[in-house]
Amino acid sequence: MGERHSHRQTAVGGTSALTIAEVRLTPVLIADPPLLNTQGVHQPYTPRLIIEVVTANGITGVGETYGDTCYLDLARLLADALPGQSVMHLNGLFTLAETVCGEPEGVSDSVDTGGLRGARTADKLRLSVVSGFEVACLDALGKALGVPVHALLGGKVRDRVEYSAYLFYRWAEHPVSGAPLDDWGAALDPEGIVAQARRFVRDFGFASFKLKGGVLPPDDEIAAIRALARAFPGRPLRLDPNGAWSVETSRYVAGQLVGTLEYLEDPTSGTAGMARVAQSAGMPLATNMCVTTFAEIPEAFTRGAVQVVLCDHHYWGGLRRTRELAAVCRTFGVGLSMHSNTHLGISLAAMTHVAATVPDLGYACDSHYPWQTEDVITARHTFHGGRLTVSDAPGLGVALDRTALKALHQRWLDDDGALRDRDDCAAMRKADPAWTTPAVPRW
Ligand SMILES: O=C([O-])C(=O)C[C@H](O)[C@@H](O)C(=O)[O-]
Ligand SMILES: [Mg+2]
Repeated sequence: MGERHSHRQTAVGGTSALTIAEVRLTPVLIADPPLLNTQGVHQPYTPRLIIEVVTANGITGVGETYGDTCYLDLARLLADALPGQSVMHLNGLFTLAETVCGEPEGVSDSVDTGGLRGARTADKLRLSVVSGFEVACLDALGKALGVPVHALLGGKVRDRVEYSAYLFYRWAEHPVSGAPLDDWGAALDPEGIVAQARRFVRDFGFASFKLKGGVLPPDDEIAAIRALARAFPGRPLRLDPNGAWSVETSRYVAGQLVGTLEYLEDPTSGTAGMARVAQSAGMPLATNMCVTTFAEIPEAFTRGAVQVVLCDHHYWGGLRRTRELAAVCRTFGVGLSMHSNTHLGISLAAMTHVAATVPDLGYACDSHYPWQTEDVITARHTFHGGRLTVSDAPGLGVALDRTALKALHQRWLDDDGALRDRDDCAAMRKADPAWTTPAVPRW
């Protein structure tokens, strides 16, 4: 199953036992509901990549990252180069990746169509790939030493990590036949969003809520936030239109919701616009779009453009780089939260381990996990009171479900290529053939 990148290995004693003998890459397509965002709608299936590193003494570490072709191409280059390296040499992963990955084609400063993660650059693509390998190496190392990944990061400072309910406007069904179904129903107005939030509370115990905005005109989204505030008095609320609004619109929405939101996430696109909104927003502005690399920090922090950065270990190059980001944020008095994108249980385990080690993670983390019905691990994570217990088992504390992995990989193999690259605009065109990538700002 998947693709094997291996190395003839004889020595299996001492630290050479931790030499990587084989890397396995398994791209998968996982079911995803029709969640709406400013670009369009999620495809019925979304790509992820499962990475396995196998050491000379037979320990397998697992990692997960984006599975689109542009990531997979780089992952193959790194997987080819990795056998013979040690799972301990985590710093070396970055230099190795810089050497072997080169400058991928097709990168630009245009906004990423699928991930809504700001400008797409070679650095970001490479680091998102390295992150999956770093997590796999940490998992293998933890298993070899008999310690959890959080211990390899210096130890947990909390036993449970709090997550936030990630609310989406959504359709009841995908606009294509044969797509996976769920029983959440549509949510296209304040009542629908409140009903969705109630189910998140009932099933998972979440105590705070983030609404994905940029879908409906701003006044409609303001009404949805107000409805949530009435339904859940005093609970933290966030709104994230992924940069869909002008500076003026962002100021208007902030004015309407001051005192109601704990933060407003990426109201407008770009650091300059965020800085202008921040001057009068009356609440913290958060981002996972204008600060997603270290190079973007100086301008954003010195201009006061953002007060909260949403870390995401996939973006930042792994768990240890996420901790470096936390240190920079601490230095500048900028808050830290956590971002997510459609992901499986391996990534959720990695998110939980790193979140457990960062003392100043002051906000409940985002996770798409409740929307995912499929997984590649044997025991799915379960939220209690909106929290996940931090695993103390060796490594990440998850085990691969090889039957599930094989089935989800087969789906990827069977796909004609239409779904292998997430494209929310293309998915929207199935319902609205005239749909094109919305101009920014949309409102
Ligand atoms: O906080 C965010 O910007 C996200 O979670 C980005 C995601 O791509 C989200 O918009 C989604 O899943 O549609
Ligand atoms: Mg966001």
